[in-house]
Amino acid sequence: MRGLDSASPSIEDCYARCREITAEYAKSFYFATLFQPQEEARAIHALYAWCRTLDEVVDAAADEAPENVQAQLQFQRESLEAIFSGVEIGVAETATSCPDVCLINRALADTVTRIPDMSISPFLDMIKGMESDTDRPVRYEAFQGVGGLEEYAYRVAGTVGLMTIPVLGTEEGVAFEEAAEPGVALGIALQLTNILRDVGEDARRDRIYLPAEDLRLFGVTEEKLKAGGIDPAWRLLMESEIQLALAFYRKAELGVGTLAPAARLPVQLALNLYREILYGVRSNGYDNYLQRAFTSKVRTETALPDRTSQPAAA
Ligand SMILES: CC(C)=CCC/C(C)=C/CC/C(C)=C/CC/C(C)=C/COP(=O)(O)OP(=O)(O)O
Repeated sequence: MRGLDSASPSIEDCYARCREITAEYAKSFYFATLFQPQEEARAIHALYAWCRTLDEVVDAAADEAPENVQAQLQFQRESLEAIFSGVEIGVAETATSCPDVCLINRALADTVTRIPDMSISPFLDMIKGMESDTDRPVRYEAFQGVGGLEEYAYRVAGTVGLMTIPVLGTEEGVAFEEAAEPGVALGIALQLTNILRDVGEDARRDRIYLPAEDLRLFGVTEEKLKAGGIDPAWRLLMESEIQLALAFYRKAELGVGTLAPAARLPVQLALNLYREILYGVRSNGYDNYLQRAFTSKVRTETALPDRTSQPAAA
């Protein structure tokens, strides 16, 4: 790389850091990339590490001055503009003490030059989504429309579909645009699943993602939601939200064939695994307050019930 002395991290070092971050925070995801060609795997690691950086900014937001959070997100925006306009980035900061964010941005810049069809818009949209997660308290009036939950789910997860499709590749003769809609649908489905799985934990942190109009429709008050009362109204609300998420899974599933053949199996497996969480919520009698460990850890990670951490009621 032009302008870098021998003590500076090489592009391999940058990708290696992204790989370490992926391996540390997303074990099953990392495992899937072990079966990909090296260039594809590296690109996925760079994308994951970039998204993770934003996640960390937002997670730290509760303890930080809002101006700091804004400044970090603005820095990421400006870095993206540089990356996508082909400006070589990170040279000035590339000392041996280069912070992770600089390594990650350099890996992303390299990925962007190698993979056709990568566009800046999903990255910028994700920043907008993360920004809304720093607003307190988290509330959505409706699912659809401007400021709705669907828009948020697109921004924080649907965008990942748009970022990864160019890396995974499409079936011969299939344009990126054809895969984009089902790809976004999968991201939204996964995000809605997370929201349903974590509903109790989030409510206790005053993050209510379920649209207020749905709560009203089923007669579930915020107080009841926070207290975790499982009654017929709650079960009906949950079933209705599960149906909505399943509709996104169906849309995604219909589009799996638009992907390059090698990408179909891992994507279908991820889809099945996450959809199982919803079936798990159903078979728990919609008790997604106490049974989070059951629905997430057991079904998606270890496949073995950790009976020691099960609540007595389970
Ligand atoms: C179907 C077609 C045509 C393409 C697929 C395109 C892809 C890969 C879409 C999926 C995008 C994706 C992986 C979105 C991330 C969504 C999400 C909510 C991930 C969960 O993140 P964490 O919150 O870290 O999860 P856990 O809490 O479960 O560990």
